[in-house]
Amino acid sequence: MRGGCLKWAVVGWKMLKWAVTLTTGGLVWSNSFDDRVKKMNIVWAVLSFSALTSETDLHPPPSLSNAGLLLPRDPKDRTVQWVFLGSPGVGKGTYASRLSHLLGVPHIATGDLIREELSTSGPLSLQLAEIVNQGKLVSDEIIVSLLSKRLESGGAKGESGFILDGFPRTIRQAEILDGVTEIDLVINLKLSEDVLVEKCLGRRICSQCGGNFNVANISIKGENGRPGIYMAPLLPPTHCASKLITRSDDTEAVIKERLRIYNDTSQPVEEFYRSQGKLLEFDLPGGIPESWPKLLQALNLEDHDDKQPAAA
Ligand SMILES: Nc1ncnc2c1ncn2[C@@H]1O[C@H](COP(=O)(O)OP(=O)(O)O)[C@@H](O)[C@H]1O
Repeated sequence: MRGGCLKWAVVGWKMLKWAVTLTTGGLVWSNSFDDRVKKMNIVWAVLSFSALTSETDLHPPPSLSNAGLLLPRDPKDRTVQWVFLGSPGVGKGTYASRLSHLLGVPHIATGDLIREELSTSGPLSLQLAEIVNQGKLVSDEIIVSLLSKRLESGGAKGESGFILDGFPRTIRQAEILDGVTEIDLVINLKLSEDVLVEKCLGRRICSQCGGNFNVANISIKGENGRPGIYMAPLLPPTHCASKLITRSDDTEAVIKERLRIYNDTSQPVEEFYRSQGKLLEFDLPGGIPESWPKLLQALNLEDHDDKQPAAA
């Protein structure tokens, strides 16, 4: 009985907030305010409305009205706004990080935002651990809220532009992003599934410096006209070697579930950007020494000073 009252009190509170949001959105609209702000208010209202139906979510709806998602649309007002798509283990983090150093824009990985949240002891962290350790996707509301906070704090530090890695992962996320800013380019990295599983199983992180390494030694012969692929391991320096840990979601069963979910959800996202003429498909020819120069060539970029560490 008490639980029921609490539930209805929460729903009532959310409805009130939703009504206020719609009213605010309407006021902003009638004042012919900036186009981005109008769309942001609509997105916030829609997300707030969907949060009304969620029994488990007792947190406020994601705050898309904050400064974080006030992103400039016009390319002349900002630096690059790129997105990396690709299956778990394909190397999005490595190449996104290298490009972010080269172009001087932040590399924002939603997986890292989740892991930061997991390292805290808040109630959200317990909820997230259960989802992530089953290889499932966290809700659009949670991920948008974490991304929004990250963009807001970056904006406060004067950051401009971004390379997103791991977002958007669903068509709804792609539409939310499209509603608040313009994406210039979407790079879709590809590798065959057998290589992806081996790469995920070989991933290691230094628990001290956070460096990413890979102990897998991949050598797959070409068959039926398909080229073979060779990827040397990315071994850690000696001071990291004794501190390596494996991500809790990099077990074979969880990797396979993540790949299955990725295959189920990625096509509409790819199609969304393909239809906008923004999708660059890139088949990785091998490890970093083979792939990095080819990726730069495909992007019409040059790296005269390639002093980046092998692992991102
Ligand atoms: N955009 C997103 N939407 C939903 N869940 C996400 C998103 N980004 C990351 N996650 C969650 O964080 C986990 C780790 O993400 P990530 O580090 O990008 O791993 P990977 O690409 O190797 O699966 C995912 O399995 C998922 O549970």
